[in-house]
Amino acid sequence: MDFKIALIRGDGIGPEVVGEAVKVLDAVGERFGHTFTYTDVLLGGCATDAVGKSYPDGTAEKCKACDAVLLGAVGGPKWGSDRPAEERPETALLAIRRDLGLYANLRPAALRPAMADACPLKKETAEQGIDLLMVRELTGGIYFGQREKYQTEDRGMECADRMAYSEMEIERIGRRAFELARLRRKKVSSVDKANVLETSRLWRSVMHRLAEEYPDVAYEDVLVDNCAMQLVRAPGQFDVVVTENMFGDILSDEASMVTGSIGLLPSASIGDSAPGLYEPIHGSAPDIAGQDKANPIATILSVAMMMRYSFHLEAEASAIEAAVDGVLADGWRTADIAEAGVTPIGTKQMGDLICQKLRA
Ligand SMILES: NC(=O)C1=CN([C@@H]2O[C@H](COP(=O)(O)OP(=O)(O)OC[C@H]3O[C@@H](n4cnc5c(N)ncnc54)[C@H](O)[C@@H]3O)[C@@H](O)[C@H]2O)C=CC1
Ligand SMILES: CC(C)CC(=O)C(=O)O
Ligand SMILES: [Mg+2]
Repeated sequence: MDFKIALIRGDGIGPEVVGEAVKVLDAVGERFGHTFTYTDVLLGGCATDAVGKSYPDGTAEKCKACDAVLLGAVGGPKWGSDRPAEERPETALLAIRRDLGLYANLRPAALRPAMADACPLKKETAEQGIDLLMVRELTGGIYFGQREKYQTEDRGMECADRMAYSEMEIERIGRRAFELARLRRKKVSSVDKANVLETSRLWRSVMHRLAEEYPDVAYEDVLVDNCAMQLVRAPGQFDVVVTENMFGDILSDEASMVTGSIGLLPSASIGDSAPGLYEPIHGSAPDIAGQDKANPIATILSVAMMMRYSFHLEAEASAIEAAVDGVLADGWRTADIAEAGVTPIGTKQMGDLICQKLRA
């Protein structure tokens, strides 16, 4: 089959990790008889440098002309918060998510078989296994609310960020979570701050209504601060964790470290229509950019999610995951996951080894 993929390489390590993911796509194409054709789409700090704004006109249309989007990462100190909003990479990232209607961000955090030793938790905790799916609401909440900045008479500058959620927004992400739980271990943990926030009280009431529609799925409410603690104490208790935008952003970075490294965790952002967008959960890692040090596995596993969720190619998705697990089982490690005494390999070698496994 033929598939068109938009590539948003982005900034920092983005182009490096996307480069390795493209090699993997080509290897999958060879092995399974598919043709992937690529359209480069400029977005982020690199777009600001090239055309003066981080989200050039026509970006969403270019993506919509493709079957799926692969994104590396955007951002960096060069395009910091002193820049006007239209020049900041993060503005573009939020805009593309909004314009493609990508309200559901699936962030699986699993302790891969060969990575048990990389789990920083107690041995007994790691032995219980970690395999959770964070379902993060992606186009609402505080990241999309009105921003205010004004001078007060007696307290200096004051800023406000509005957090709003509608029943519709909560219901559609909640439904996704329950449907996904039915395909897994049939448990949903809904994370909120209903003891304080009005948005969370609405969130909780909608989730309770949905829980009645899915009696076969176990349901619990978890306050976000407790969830942060439970992720370190006993992450094996979680199956599907559904939460709002900012809580999911923060908790998924935390979950990544529990399973080894942020360099390992992929994500899929999907809406009600194509294309889906696939990206690692990490950012542009300016501290290691351009040094062949970035772990490309998060982006490569995002390609596996693309196969599964956008193209319904389960064998191809599983083959990528098996190749990653095979390379890790052989003991190869990039710097972020190398234990003391292990010589790390670079971004490109990790990509090459995964392609070799795929072709074997
Ligand atoms: N989706 C996106 O494009 C995202 C963009 N960002 C942006 O990225 C920039 C940097 O943000 P940070 O807070 O530093 O977060 P970050 O995720 O880029 O980096 C945090 C730490 O993790 C390490 N790291 C990240 N990815 C790695 C990989 N693949 N392999 C090995 N180590 C890795 C970095 O070296 C750094 O020490 C900011 O401008 C931020 O806004 C942040 C998160 C997501
Ligand atoms: C601009 C931020 C919301 C990006 C981020 O940290 C993420 O999506 O994980
Ligand atoms: Mg984040």
